[in-house]
Amino acid sequence: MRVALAQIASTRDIEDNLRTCGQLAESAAEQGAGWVIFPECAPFLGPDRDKLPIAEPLDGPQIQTYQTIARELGVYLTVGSFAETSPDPTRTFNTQIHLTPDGAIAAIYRKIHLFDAKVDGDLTLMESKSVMGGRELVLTDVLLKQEQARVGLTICYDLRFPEIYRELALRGAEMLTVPSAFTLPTGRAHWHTLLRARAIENQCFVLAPNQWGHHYGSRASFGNSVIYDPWGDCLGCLEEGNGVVLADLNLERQREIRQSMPVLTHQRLGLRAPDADEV
Ligand SMILES: O=C(O)CNC(=O)[C@H](CS)NC(=O)CCC(=O)C(=O)O
Repeated sequence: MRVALAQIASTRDIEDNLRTCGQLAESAAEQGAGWVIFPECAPFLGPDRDKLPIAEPLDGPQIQTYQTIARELGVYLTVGSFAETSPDPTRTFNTQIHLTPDGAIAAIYRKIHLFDAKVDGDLTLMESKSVMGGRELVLTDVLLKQEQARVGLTICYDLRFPEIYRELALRGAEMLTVPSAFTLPTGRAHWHTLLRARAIENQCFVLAPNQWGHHYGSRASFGNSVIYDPWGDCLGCLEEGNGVVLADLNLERQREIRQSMPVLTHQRLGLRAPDADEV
């Protein structure tokens, strides 16, 4: 199946971001992609204090726009994340939405791990102040040209927590989405290594569209939207600029890899310290 990652540099201008998303989705569909995945915060990327006022429920105008794009182009469309209103009036959810080609919402994943970290000298991000963490792992399906794949959904900083990827793989995931707004300094240091490890250890396709360029203040993202296959090979990467990364995902090759080296069945959990007389 042919998939596309869309790389953008989102700002506080929702209308402009949505227009760019529409153009990139159109370009991906013209090139034969049946599934287009956008980065974290595709419709809006701004400072914490600006998030709450633009937060919307699932049936708000932002998601409606993506539903229209999916329907018009007849593609699966994954909105990496948007600011969803939460039960806490002081915080939003950071929510990924998976849409089917008829525009229906097939899956909703709320980011679990929140990025509270000092990035470098002048940039500290405290995501938990403005975002309420999710508590559920979410899987969904893509069916393209009679090929079906099970997909596990994650977001950005989740990438640093391998246990949820293993859990998704054990629950049947063959592909993992990691839409991100990975920062420039941490991206340079860790992005490709972590993604490639998640792909190899779980024998999954890893689909990771990232924000790139400058957003506001000193906030910049690493770009390098990339697709790794279950062997760890890079199927396509866009270092910078708005654009799409296309790849044909070979599910048959994945089955061969999993058959010849069945790591997911070799896992040994619950090991105990040996008894004294066994040593
Ligand atoms: O805050 C927003 O508006 C949108 N959310 C994000 O951009 C999130 C939380 S600040 N970014 C990350 O998780 C980057 C993780 C990262 O860069 C790393 O793990 O190194």
